[in-house]
Amino acid sequence: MHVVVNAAASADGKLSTRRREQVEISGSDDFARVDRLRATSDAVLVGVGTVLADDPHLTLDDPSRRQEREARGDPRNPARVVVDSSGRTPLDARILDDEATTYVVVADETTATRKAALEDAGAEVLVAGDEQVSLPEALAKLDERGVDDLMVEGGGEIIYSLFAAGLVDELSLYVGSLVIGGRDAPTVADGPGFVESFPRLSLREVTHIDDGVLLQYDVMGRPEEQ
Ligand SMILES: NC(=O)c1ccc[n+]([C@@H]2O[C@H](COP(=O)([O-])OP(=O)(O)OC[C@H]3O[C@@H](n4cnc5c(N)ncnc54)[C@H](O)[C@@H]3O)[C@@H](O)[C@H]2O)c1
Ligand SMILES: Nc1nc(=O)c(N)c(NC[C@H](O)[C@H](O)[C@H](O)COP(=O)(O)O)[nH]1
Repeated sequence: MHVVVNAAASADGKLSTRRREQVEISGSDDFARVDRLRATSDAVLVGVGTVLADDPHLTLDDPSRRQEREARGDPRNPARVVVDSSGRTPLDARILDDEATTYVVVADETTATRKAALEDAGAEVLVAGDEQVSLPEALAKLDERGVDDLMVEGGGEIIYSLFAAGLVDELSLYVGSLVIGGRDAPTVADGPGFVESFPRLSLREVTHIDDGVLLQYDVMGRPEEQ
């Protein structure tokens, strides 16, 4: 499986404000690029924090891209994936509508009642890990279901965990021309942070888009893993 993390950050590296409300960091050209990237992915993954904060839909905006996917025998939208250890995805979340297959990946501790409620609301529930979702197991289950190209759209906790597990192949980071600030505002990679061995990136391309810059990196891995 090939995993691309895509995120939009302010010049100071924040994904949103301390209130965790969505901020328009990029502009229309970058949103069109994100739509193109979604169109070439088999699934789009977010953490439940992003579902609770943004209630994203994660489908394709451009109808011609849906038609192109259908013409080549793919579902019209990529599948949607929520990493959600205890099944906190709201039953009326937009990602649970019938526009695409939605996998909610929970940990074993999630009750059977909650799993059944998520399934009734339209999710396909996958179990990976005991107390917290095990990302290697989750991605292996998605792989079994035909997900070869996975796009990750945040947020900061899930992005950190994917880097920590050595599961990221590429990072596409749009850096917008604004400062958000705030020690409690989410950044591109949160979690506990790395202290000795850091994932190393190789900068492949720099593109000026809207009023900001897109940085495209290949992930080289953490030093002891190379
Ligand atoms: N600018 C952007 O590109 C962008 C994209 C997505 C989200 N956001 C912003 O990011 C914020 C949400 O990010 P976040 O970091 O709070 O949430 P997140 O989306 O990273 O979800 C994190 C949650 O996932 C669950 N989880 C389950 N298994 C996990 C694991 N193995 N590792 C880590 N988490 C696991 C936990 O409940 C955790 O709290 C919001 O403010 C949203 O607006 C911005
Ligand atoms: N490219 C980009 N520029 C931004 O300025 C910004 N705030 C995001 N944020 C991404 C985040 O993942 C959003 O939740 C989804 O972009 C919402 O997706 P929908 O439109 O609901 O499908 N992404």
